[in-house]
Amino acid sequence: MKVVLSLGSNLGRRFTTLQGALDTLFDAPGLEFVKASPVYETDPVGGPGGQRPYLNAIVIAETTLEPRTLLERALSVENAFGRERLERWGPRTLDIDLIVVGDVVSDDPELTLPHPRAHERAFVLVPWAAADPEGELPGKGTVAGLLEGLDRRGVRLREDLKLQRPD
Ligand SMILES: Nc1ncnc2c1ncn2[C@@H]1O[C@H](COP(=O)(O)OP(=O)(O)OP(=O)(O)O)[C@@H](O)[C@H]1O
Ligand SMILES: Nc1nc2c(c(=O)[nH]1)N=C(CO)CN2
Repeated sequence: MKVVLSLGSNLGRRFTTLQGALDTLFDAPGLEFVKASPVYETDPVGGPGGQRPYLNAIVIAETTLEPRTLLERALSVENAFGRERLERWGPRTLDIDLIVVGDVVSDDPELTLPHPRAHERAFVLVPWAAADPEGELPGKGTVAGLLEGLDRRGVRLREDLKLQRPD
């Protein structure tokens, strides 16, 4: 199954954290790296004011794992990179969201698929469109189509930062 993951960081050494998270995510069997998007600097959406901008990227992978197992891996990588859950949408060293897992549809609050806010988030759709121009959000449409209606001003390409294929 194809998997689309969103990585974000707005605390600490943001780019080092994203690259470390990428390496750690793919450090166990069952998840094969396909592609990482460019890195974008993005204005924080939601949460308390005065937060630093995020670095965001999208990662595309193939998996044989169950969605739950993937979520557990994502949460454990967040914890390994010092994620603390203090307030909703508050600043974080690392955020990993499962955007799409194959054609799985779930409204379980523990794991909602596709991610319930992905279709309205330019910080997800802009990098995703760059990595996969044919991308689709099941039930919502193509990434390119969803982007048409969105304000992308808060999402800026960081040409100086490039994620390396996980080692
Ligand atoms: N598609 C999903 N990807 C990641 N976590 C999910 C998903 N659907 C539900 N969750 C649940 O959301 C919980 C809270 O996640 P988190 O604190 O990272 O939310 P958030 O990233 O702050 O906000 P948002 O959900 O708007 O991205 C996780 O523990 C997880 O169980
Ligand atoms: N710019 C930006 N804003 C956010 C982000 C994020 O990754 N980037 N993640 C959030 C919760 O998942 C809430 N707000």
